[in-house]
Amino acid sequence: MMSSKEALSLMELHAHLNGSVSFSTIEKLVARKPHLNIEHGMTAIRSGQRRTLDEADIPIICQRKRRRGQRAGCFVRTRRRCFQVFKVIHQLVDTEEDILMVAKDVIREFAADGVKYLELRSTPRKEKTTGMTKRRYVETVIEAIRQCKNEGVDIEVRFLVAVDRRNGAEVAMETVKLAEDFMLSTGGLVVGLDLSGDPTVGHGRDFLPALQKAKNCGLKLSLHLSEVPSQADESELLLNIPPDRIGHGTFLHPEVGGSQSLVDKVRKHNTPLELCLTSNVKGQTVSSYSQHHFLYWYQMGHPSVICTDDKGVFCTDLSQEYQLAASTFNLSQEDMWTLSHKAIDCTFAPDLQQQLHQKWLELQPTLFQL
Ligand SMILES: CNc1ncnc2c1ncn2[C@@H]1O[C@H](COP(=O)(O)O)[C@@H](O)[C@H]1O
Ligand SMILES: [Zn+2]
Repeated sequence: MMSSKEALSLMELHAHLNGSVSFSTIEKLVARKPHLNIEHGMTAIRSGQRRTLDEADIPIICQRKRRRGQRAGCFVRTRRRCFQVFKVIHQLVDTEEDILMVAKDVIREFAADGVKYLELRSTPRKEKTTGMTKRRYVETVIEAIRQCKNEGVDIEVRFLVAVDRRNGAEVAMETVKLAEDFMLSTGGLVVGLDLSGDPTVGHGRDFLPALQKAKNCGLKLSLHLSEVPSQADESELLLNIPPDRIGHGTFLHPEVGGSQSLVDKVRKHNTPLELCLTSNVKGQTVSSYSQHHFLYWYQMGHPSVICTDDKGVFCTDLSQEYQLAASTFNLSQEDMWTLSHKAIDCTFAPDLQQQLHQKWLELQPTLFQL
């Protein structure tokens, strides 16, 4: 019998592979590497844990500021805590076998949640100790996608190669070359490039040549933009490329310290936004679900796609994010269907769009019966 979730039809366009690792996969990885002494509390941020996380590790001066209601002083440190979590997960995922298991588990979990089309993104990593190369890293993810397809998992998966801003311009350029090679050799499974990583590190101008090159060779661009308040200049610059989609865009609009000029650029190109509610609330760039910028863009009728970002780290899944959006912003079942349906036009796989539209129409009567 079909479970209610299998009857859903969802589109996931913003999911970082290592941020999407579930509790059960973490347990398997921990069993493979007991010497690391990693517990699950170190790889995920559970509900209500947001404060514990940031209070556990911040200096007294920062806590005082917090009590006086000055959030900004704590901001950078809290974000960095998020990025510490990825370092722990990377320690657990450092061989080709790990990557294969993680990618297959993540794909199956998205499918079980009702996701019919998934764009995964991940930063190729070289691990000296295990002999994993960046090329093998990407090949292994592609292998996982192919194996899931052969096993009949009901989901289409495409891959974006990610550039971590922490690694600088030179590595970014190498990553673009790698992505281009794979775009040409995988028959369309690698569709684009992502710019991500700790937004407080580096400046987007350094990545312009690499991003331009990616765009020129036919890779689609999804860029994390204005994820923190201090990035308006960077966003002005990167929006001129222009990107094909924007990750987060939390601080683009004037009400939160962005500008009308940024909003105008996004609207001029009709650039879709990938919006991740729980990620932003737990990462403390947004103070509560009701304050999320989803409403700003949704009310404007701008293409906005609900995504998970890191379902493992933030203990969520895509159907839950839709439910949260529905309960917070009073969306009907039909509104949710329309949201997920419109996401089809925002994918980087135009060859699949017709087939997905067809699927949505067929499944419409059974959708969102949670
Ligand atoms: C919370 N918001 C976020 N903002 C920016 N970058 C993020 C992110 N969440 C994840 N990443 C990026 O994805 C990597 C983990 O997956 P992969 O090892 O690439 O599969 C992180 O190291 C970071 O570079
Ligand atoms: Zn992200």
